[in-house]
Amino acid sequence: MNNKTNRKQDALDYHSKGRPGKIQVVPTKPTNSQRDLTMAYSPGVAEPCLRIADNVEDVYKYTAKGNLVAVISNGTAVLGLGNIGPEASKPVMEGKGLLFKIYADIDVFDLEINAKTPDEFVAIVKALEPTFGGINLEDISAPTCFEIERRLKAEMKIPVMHDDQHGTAIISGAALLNACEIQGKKLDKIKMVVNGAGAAAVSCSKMYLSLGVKKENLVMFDINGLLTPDRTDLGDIRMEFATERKDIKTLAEAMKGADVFVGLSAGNVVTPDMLKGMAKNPIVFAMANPDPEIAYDIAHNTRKDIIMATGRSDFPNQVNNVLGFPYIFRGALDVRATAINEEMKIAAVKAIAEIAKKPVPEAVNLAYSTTNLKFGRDYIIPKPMDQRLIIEVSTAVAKAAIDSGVARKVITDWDAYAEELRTRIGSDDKLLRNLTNQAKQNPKRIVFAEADTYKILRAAQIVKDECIATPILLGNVDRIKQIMKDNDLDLGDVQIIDPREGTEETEKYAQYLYNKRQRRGVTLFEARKLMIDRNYYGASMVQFGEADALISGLTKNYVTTIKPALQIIGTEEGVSRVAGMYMMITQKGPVFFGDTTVNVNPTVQELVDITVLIEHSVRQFNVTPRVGILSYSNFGSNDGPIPEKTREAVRILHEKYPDMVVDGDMQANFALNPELLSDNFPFSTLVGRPANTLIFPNLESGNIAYKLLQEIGGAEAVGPILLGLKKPVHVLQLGSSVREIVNMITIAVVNAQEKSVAVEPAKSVKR
Ligand SMILES: NC(=O)C1=CN([C@@H]2O[C@H](COP(=O)(O)OP(=O)(O)OC[C@H]3O[C@@H](n4cnc5c(N)ncnc54)[C@H](OP(=O)(O)O)[C@@H]3O)[C@@H](O)[C@H]2O)C=CC1
Ligand SMILES: CC(=O)C(=O)O
Ligand SMILES: [Mg+2]
Repeated sequence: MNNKTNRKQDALDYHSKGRPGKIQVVPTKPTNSQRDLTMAYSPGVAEPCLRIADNVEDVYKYTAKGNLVAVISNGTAVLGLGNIGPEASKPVMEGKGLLFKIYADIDVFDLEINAKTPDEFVAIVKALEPTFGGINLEDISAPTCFEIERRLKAEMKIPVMHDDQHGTAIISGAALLNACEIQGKKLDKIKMVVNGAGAAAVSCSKMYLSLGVKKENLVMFDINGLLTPDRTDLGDIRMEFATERKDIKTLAEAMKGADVFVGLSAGNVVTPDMLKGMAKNPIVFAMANPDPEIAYDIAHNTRKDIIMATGRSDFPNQVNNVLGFPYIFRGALDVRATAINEEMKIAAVKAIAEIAKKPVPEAVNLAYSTTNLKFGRDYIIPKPMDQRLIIEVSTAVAKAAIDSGVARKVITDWDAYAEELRTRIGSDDKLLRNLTNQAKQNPKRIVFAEADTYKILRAAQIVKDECIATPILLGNVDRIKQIMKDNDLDLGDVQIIDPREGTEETEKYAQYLYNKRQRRGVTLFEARKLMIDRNYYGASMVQFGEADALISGLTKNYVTTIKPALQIIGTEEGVSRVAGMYMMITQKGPVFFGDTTVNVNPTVQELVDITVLIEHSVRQFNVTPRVGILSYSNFGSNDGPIPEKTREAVRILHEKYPDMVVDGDMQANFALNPELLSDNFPFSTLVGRPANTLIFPNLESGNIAYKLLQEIGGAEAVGPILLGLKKPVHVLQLGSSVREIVNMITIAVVNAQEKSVAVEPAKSVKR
């Protein structure tokens, strides 16, 4: 099998393997008991029915209507595959449903209907109004689609949008604005050729005119050729785009000297020769799906000065309505808009265009396995996986709906709305965001021991750009500068120090180390030698206040990295050991895990010390700790070294720290499930709310638990946060990602800020 055949088979397998298709219906309420079912269905369900019967608006309160969109097609213009019928359109409609869900948390029923005439179609869709919060029409051929949409918009009170028309117009409008900016073209001067005169082409062209393109500069073709006033087969809507020009007949002639080509027709209808005839710095949007009017690579090989976009996800510049419809409907549903009007569409165009000009979040680079997405010829519009889209576009659409008077619900707290949008797509890393904001209020100097690696430099660039920290780089100066140059990084006048070269401070640091370790076998000669090691040098900088925190460990093992910090900085007053903690960002909020990095098999007293250290540190993140000390038993239900150790640690903690909310020995599910805990152990000090801090009885259980949660549970692990040192030093996990490093730097900055402001630990009582 060649590659193409392979891909076709893969696509068929993707759809047929396991449960056929791509979607399913998932209950959102508990259905575990008889009681649940009496509420979900008869008799309980009668109550919301009666409320809605009394007040029809209550349908939004008691049912899924407000978040439910119908994706409806009759299969007459499915992608560029033509009139293949409603059944054959179902994979596309299920796909649209999937995209609505993953990008904007909108639930979709896809409806493929046998309705060819506008009358049939309109009658069916109108009758569905009670069920849905919005109607997304899809892949209905022109000109029928125009009449269907016009009538439904006029006759329904929920938003109706034909995605191929307006979704495509919005995203390609945004792309056109940016492409013209990059190519130095003015919208009111560009000469444009549009191939296709169907649903998408007509609507996109109307959008371009409203953005400034001149009608006399736009020519349009359908399958029969150029649209001209003498044609009798066009109808009113297409006739609007008939040209008076007499000098052209064919597509090739029209392309000569054109600045922009827009294809919304069929695959492979444009030739390299046609591109060669276009003006300097041409813009080509070949948007037919699945095959563009001209293949991406061919276009690129033909013209080096081109901006080339297609509707496909496997090339740069995917101009596809997926960037629009999820967020447009999200905004419209959230203000219960009665329509999607011009104001809302223009707001979406501008929001999408603006996102592309801002620095690209690392998560997006990572999602697309690239390091340097930057506004330019290969990045004219945001990528579909960019989570800024939901925030920026839905907010812009919702605001425009309110301002233009079509909203039935008004949003006033836009910060809270942005928060709600983030939660919807599962990026509710609120704690992390708060920490970032806290870090920005008083950025600290962070010294990086491994600055000669791309990931550290990229993270340093991010924290510098976002004003989270001032980086100090340790390593070979030439090498660091070369990596920055190769990767287009610009850290301005960043301080770069090579400890191997020796500095004015080296002798001071060596003397200090010698004084501290001379009775532990370190000679002055050795101390001087150790100072060429970047971990020793970095820890000394922190000790002497020449940096506020040290970050290391990306390329070395934990012990090698932590040793210099322990020798030079040492542990906090009254703290006998260090411990490591992870902040796990889960769907249910942050949970702190410890000790996950340092103490292999702590004794009872060590477990007590670790708990006190972690409890104290959780407070520093403005979280009130509720600590579960974990075991495989619950409150004495099992014997064995681990239950006994954890039980004894809890006894000591209860006695010595009566204010600390801590309990155990307990299994993880009891610590995290308040109902389970109160039903079975109502005496526990943790009853009421779940634990947010979990102490593990040994290193293996802690390490295994956090990695499982990360890999299977989809939690983000922030850490390991090293606790117990006098000054902040943080040791990265071997091979951490840029995002993980940035998170760690943020924690280090907050940590450095906190070191100057003592946080009250849980009070101990004297025995
Ligand atoms: N990237 C994106 O986001 C989107 C891409 N599209 C793509 O755009 C294309 C059109 O979709 P849509 O408007 O919904 O469909 P329609 O059926 O409404 O329109 C298709 C149009 O293309 C014309 N056409 C077909 N073949 C040719 C050809 N060889 N030369 C010139 N014109 C031709 C048809 O002409 P005639 O009227 O004479 O039949 C018709 O005007 C599809 O490939 C679709 O996948 C659509 C929406 C979004
Ligand atoms: C993307 C889309 O909607 C289409 O090609 O029809
Ligand atoms: Mg479509």
